[in-house]
Amino acid sequence: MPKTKTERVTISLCPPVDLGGEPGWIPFDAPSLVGESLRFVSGEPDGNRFRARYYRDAEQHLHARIWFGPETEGPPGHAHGGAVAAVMDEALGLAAWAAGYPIVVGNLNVSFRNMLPLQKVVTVESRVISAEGRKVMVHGRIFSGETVYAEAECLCITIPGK
Ligand SMILES: CCCCCCCCCCCCCCCC(=O)SCCNC(=O)CCNC(=O)[C@H](O)C(C)(C)COP(=O)(O)OP(=O)(O)OC[C@H]1O[C@@H](n2cnc3c(N)ncnc32)[C@H](O)[C@@H]1OP(=O)(O)O
Repeated sequence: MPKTKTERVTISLCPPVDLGGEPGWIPFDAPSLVGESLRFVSGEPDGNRFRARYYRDAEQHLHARIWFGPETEGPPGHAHGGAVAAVMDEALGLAAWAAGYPIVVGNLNVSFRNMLPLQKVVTVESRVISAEGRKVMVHGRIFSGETVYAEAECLCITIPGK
């Protein structure tokens, strides 16, 4: 019977990054609102995929500081479009929850405006634009300084009984 060899894989973690917010932003505790299920984007705060921290401003709008790590790579040295969409899905869906709407995302339309370099901290800003019946529209963008990396329109649908 062949012997199995145990391979030891060493994963080196990228150094810590500064995900601090702007003056006046209050840290937002997403798990206390929606539970611990948001692991895809937010689940490994020290990992090499995404690092994310959420905040609310004085007007209660949700913001996020997001670091796209090497494991989000798509085009060489830049974030995969799906990684950008995943961040939009989570952040804009969460913005609706934070505004009091228990939703899932029904439709997400992402425009990729500029290639997003890996290992860069960027900001997501969001606005709940409208709420009619079960439909809640949230807009958002990912940017750093003057550069907009992506914009999104997110149609959220409230879940009955939540
Ligand atoms: C059990 C879960 C507990 C969760 C508790 C914790 C959650 C914690 C979340 C944390 C924050 C979120 C962050 C992650 C956000 C995601 O990633 S959610 C995951 C991705 N999304 C999904 O998997 C959703 C899958 N889709 C569905 O479940 C169902 O299609 C929906 C969206 C609930 C709608 O189904 P439905 O309840 O049967 O409602 P339906 O009658 O089809 O539609 C209602 C209305 O919305 C419109 N509509 C529905 N979908 C669309 C669409 N795609 N385009 C245009 N209009 C649409 C309909 O036309 C209809 O309009 P009216 O006729 O009323 O004018």
